[in-house]
Amino acid sequence: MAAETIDGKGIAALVRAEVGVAAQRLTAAGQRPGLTVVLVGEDPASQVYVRNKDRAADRAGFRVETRKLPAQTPQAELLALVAELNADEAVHGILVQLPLPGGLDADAVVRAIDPAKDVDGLHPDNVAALWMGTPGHRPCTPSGCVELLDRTGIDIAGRNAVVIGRSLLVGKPLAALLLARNATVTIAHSRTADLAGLARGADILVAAVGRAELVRGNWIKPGAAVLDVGINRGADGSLVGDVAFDEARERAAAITPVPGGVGPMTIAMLLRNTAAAAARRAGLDAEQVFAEARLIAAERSASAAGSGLAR
Ligand SMILES: Nc1nc2c(c(=O)[nH]1)N[C@@H](CN(C=O)c1ccc(C(=O)N[C@@H](CCC(=O)O)C(=O)O)cc1)CN2
Ligand SMILES: [Mg+2]
Repeated sequence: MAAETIDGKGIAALVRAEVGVAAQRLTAAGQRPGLTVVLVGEDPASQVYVRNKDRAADRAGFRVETRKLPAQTPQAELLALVAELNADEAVHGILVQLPLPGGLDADAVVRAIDPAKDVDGLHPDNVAALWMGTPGHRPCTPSGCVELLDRTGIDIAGRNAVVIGRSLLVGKPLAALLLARNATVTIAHSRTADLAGLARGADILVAAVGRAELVRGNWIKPGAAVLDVGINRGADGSLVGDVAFDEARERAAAITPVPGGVGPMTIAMLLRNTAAAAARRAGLDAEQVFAEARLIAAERSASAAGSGLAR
């Protein structure tokens, strides 16, 4: 039987609606969530992602601004902007869109962000907090992956998870998040011997390498959950993931499509991290704010459905 397709687009919309409810509460408490996105240069994909972040934050009721800088911006100028945003009380979240143009040191820029405002979860303090299991911002795409598993009812504890990819943005932090949820985790990469054999042992298989359709159907353990983080653009402009979807869905129990799977969760979780930073500044328990917001959002959507508004 073909796998369930995990509706990342729909789940991301739910998360954004919940964050919108949380934002109303935080605004009433005097901390309207504020996000500043920094875009350096004119990379076309980055421009699209940044525009989508701005729009999503705006729709969730945040105060949002995008600071655009030319590709030739000196490192010192970018660091000065980060210092200005660190000091700005209206800003709860700072996101520097990656990759940065050549000549800029992304590592140094990320280190300069106040860890409390590092809503990308990439500052070394947040990386340490992730591995130590202490509070801090978790990276958006990996936490989006875990959210998809949770909201699809897929168990994590005690299961074999194989993460193909070891980037700082996705592979490593996702492995840490799955480990924290008591999965048995293996991180695989381009030098892994017998990648296909390893993948066949995975109850949860994540592909995050950026190689179109690397993962074939016969790599999938029957009944596995497959998360495809790859976004590869074909010659005709169409998007393909790291997983051969049509083959994999014949064996998996659940699988994310590309587009419309993991990708949309990145922005939803960014909004959630920003709202969490605002909650902490308001002296509120962010998890409790989100739990209440989730109930209110569910009630609103049920009553909208009942009155025919959702149709
Ligand atoms: N500072 C950061 N830079 C980058 C990150 C990040 O999390 N923080 N992640 C990626 C890009 N990214 C957000 O920045 C991102 C990628 C993809 C999507 C998304 O919704 N994808 C859609 C397809 C969109 C398309 O048509 O291209 C999907 O998969 O359905 C959102 C955000 C690198 N940089
Ligand atoms: Mg605006």
